[in-house]
Amino acid sequence: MKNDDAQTILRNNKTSEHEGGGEGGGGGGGYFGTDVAHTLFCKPSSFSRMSQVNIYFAGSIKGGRQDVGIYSQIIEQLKAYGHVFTEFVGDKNYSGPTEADGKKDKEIHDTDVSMLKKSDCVVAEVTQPSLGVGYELGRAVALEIPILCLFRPNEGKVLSCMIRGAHDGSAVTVVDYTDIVGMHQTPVSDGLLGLSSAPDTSIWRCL
Ligand SMILES: O=c1[nH]c(=O)n([C@H]2C[C@H](O)[C@@H](COP(=O)(O)O)O2)cc1CO
Repeated sequence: MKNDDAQTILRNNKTSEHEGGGEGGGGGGGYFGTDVAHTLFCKPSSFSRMSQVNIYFAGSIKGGRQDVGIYSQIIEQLKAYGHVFTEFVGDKNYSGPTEADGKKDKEIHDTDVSMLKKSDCVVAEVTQPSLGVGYELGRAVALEIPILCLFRPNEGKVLSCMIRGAHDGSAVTVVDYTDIVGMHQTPVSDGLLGLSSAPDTSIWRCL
């Protein structure tokens, strides 16, 4: 798996479905489909034609930084479509507040919650379990912010029932994927982020 490719898409993803078929289903296998785009970017009419989309990316920090390279690549993709509040989550040199930066836990919490409240969607890489990410997802659900969770089953981990079980293909979408490959703005990433390849349309158009 090449995780160092700067221009990436998620490959071989499959929308999560519980054994026996989850309610609402997840838009079938293959690549990210219009269901995901709809989930993320086609909230009722208030969502149409916004000038800037704010994206909250969530990924493990204190829970373990082994996937930071993947976070960074996902963030790079997301930046093509809007403002990512939490770019530092993909910074390999960041592992939490230090005495030197003087940031207190409360300040971090309050700032993050404030950014979350201003977010139009949340994208979380959930392969590496993290209490903070779980907390952010719970807050986002309460705030009715659409959520996309990305999980890599081939890492030998099992996703929490509270995340996979939250998948409804609407407010919360859980997608299993295998790896990230080097391409940019393909139908896959377009599907993920609702970006139409047609030049005269914007990402806010429902697919
Ligand atoms: O320093 C931090 N800054 C910060 O914004 N967070 C937020 C963003 C991440 O999506 C999430 C990670 O949580 P955790 O550290 O429990 O793995 O919490 C978490 C920490 C460290 O707990």
